[in-house]
Amino acid sequence: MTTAYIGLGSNLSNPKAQVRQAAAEIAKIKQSSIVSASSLYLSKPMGPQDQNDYINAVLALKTELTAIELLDQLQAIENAAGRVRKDNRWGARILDLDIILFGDEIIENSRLTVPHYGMTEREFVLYPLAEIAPDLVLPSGQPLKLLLDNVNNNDMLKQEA
Ligand SMILES: CC1(C)Nc2nc(N)[nH]c(=O)c2N=C1O
Repeated sequence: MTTAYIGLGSNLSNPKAQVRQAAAEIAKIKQSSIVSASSLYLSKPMGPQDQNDYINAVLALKTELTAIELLDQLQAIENAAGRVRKDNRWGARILDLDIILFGDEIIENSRLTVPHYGMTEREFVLYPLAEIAPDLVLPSGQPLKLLLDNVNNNDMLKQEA
């Protein structure tokens, strides 16, 4: 059994509903169960500013699946939400589901990089992650608390439940 941390993000088509619906779909993934969920956060876009603010959250998922099997399940949920992979890399998206961490595994292949390459400087990943796993230590040995000290929360707004 592995604990995976999944980042959820949306800034199109009613982002709060998209993120909530995605969490409900993730709860149905076989051989897996959600053990905790962060609040939803309203965050300014990283990258091109000519797009809407995002709603972000992080879930902790205990799973028997491999990282690639989990990725397949997450991409199926993104596709069902209407995510078209042609979305430009830094543009607006209906739904983004990223594997931030997969236990202590370090994964680097054509489909998957874990820990997520951008997590250490993304407040919209670090703050929700710290809300549900404040004592987390990354596979590199870095305590999450230390990463947080170096990342401004960039006026992120925690949404009431
Ligand atoms: C375009 C890029 C990098 N910017 C983002 N910016 C924010 N605030 N949240 C995201 O989830 C997000 N996702 C992305 O993919």
